[in-house]
Amino acid sequence: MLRIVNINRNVRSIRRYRQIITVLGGYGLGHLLEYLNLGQVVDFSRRVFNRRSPKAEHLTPPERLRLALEELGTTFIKLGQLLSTRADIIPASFVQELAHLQDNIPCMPFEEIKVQIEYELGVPLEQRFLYVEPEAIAGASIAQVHRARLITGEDVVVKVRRPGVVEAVETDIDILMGVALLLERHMARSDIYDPVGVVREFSYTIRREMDLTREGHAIERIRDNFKGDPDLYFPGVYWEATSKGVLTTEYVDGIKVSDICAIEAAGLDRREIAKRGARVFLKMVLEHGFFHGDPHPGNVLILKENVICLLDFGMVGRLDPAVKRYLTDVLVAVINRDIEGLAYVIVEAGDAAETVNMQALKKALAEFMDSYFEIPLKEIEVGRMLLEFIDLVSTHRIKVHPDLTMLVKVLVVVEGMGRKLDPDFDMVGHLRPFLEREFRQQRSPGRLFREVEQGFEGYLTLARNLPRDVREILNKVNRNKFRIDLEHRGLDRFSKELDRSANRLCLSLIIAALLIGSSIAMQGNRGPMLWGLPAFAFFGYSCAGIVGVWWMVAILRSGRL
Ligand SMILES: Nc1ncnc2c1ncn2[C@@H]1O[C@H](COP(=O)(O)OP(=O)(O)OP(=O)(O)O)[C@@H](O)[C@H]1O
Repeated sequence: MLRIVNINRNVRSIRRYRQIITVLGGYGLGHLLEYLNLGQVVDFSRRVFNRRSPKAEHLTPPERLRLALEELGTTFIKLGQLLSTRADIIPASFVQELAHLQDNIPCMPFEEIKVQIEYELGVPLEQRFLYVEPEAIAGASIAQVHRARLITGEDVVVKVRRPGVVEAVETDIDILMGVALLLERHMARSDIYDPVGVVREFSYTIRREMDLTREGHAIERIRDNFKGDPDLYFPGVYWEATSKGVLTTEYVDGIKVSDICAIEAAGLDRREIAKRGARVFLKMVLEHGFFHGDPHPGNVLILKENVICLLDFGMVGRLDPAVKRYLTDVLVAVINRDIEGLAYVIVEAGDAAETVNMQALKKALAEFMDSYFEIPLKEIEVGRMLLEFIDLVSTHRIKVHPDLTMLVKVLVVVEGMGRKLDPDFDMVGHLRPFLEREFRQQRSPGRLFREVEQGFEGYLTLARNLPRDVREILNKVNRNKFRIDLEHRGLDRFSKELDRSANRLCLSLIIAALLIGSSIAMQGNRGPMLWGLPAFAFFGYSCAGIVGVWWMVAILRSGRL
């Protein structure tokens, strides 16, 4: 049974590989291949890759990539969306283009959706719903959304995972991991780009996004974080009509934040909404460290009295305290135009691939700061500035935490909405109280005391365990069981050379053994004779001669004397 499943999966993978190569080829993405330094690896498909189709003729490489990803469907659209948050690993022109990726996958017919809902909930549709509207109100790559009414009378929306999407995504993840491993082997600077890490992060995110119960839990977690806050509203989750493939939430009737005319017509206050939006978002990030990862205008509704309702928690971001601290320190240093402080923060917290050239880094930071010096603080677009900053840091081979890159993309979207609502929107002004509080907290005697206490606890644990650890090591040494695993970085490159030397040594020893053995046999003058010589000695000398001559010829030919 397992074998049949594997065979099916392999057949699916092969078909999908062909499809991917054809689609990328159709968009003439041979340039991408060159860029990734993969030319020699996929030589067999090079011709296909470089065949430029008329539809790609007038497009730029980023446009071609976006269209190819859209054509390849769910996984690649989601991968593109993830890459559009990774200004640290792909060029800015690609980041901008991929931000426009759209999942215009046609909605599934209602018959299939009905079967899927019944399969997921394990009961006929009528046992949970009075009706589900056959026409979807929205459709994206993973799921589509229908309005419905529960048998208890509540108006709801039902988000249904597309049938077959999990299997298709799993096949694509296998393929992507294969490509990432190839890239890791053949791409220059793979330590910075970390393709395997990117695919791992991506598969983790998309698998979570496909599990709709997680989305239900995320709504409830963020609602709990904002308990008692009158500025926000969250749709309720109906767990009895929810499973991994179906999410049922309360229907919320509001105005999309992008619909400025409707907001004004309803007598709502645009500036107040922008102010509340900034506060809510910064609170999620800088206080809770758990934030909505996809707040595009379609997912933000405005209700009566300027209350904001957030929808779609499929993608959430997390910011652990260390990254939060890094972000605060960077922002404080930038706002205070403190180049020394900024360089220190980067090197201290950044994951530098090799020794950082401080001189060059400081020069680049000074130029970066200069470009913002003229701009009044209230006009600075913090998200774009951070994008530039990430680009700068990555150029100096310092890794940036992926959480931070996602946050920056969200920040750009939130700022964009803020400016659309309020032309005088001042993100730095909104940030200031949060940064001051965070900065104070980080340096508060309580926090410092806790850190000292934690450090002290670490030393205590070390001191407590030291005698036992030392005893264990000594025991192993006494029993000759002490082993040290050394990793010889780069030695594998020389392993062929080592093998060859070892073979030569063995061959020399064999020839020497044959010569010595034959000489001894010669002295003995015993056993069968051949042309007046002991046959064993004759045989030994002949073998040594043939092997020796063959070996000499081989060495001379290889030119490695
Ligand atoms: N509880 C709700 N009340 C009212 N409308 C809703 C609700 N949930 C979703 N919608 C509408 O359906 C749209 C799609 O829902 P959602 O964003 O959750 O799905 P999605 O598949 O993740 O789509 P996308 O990836 O485009 O955001 C929303 O943008 C919104 O217009």
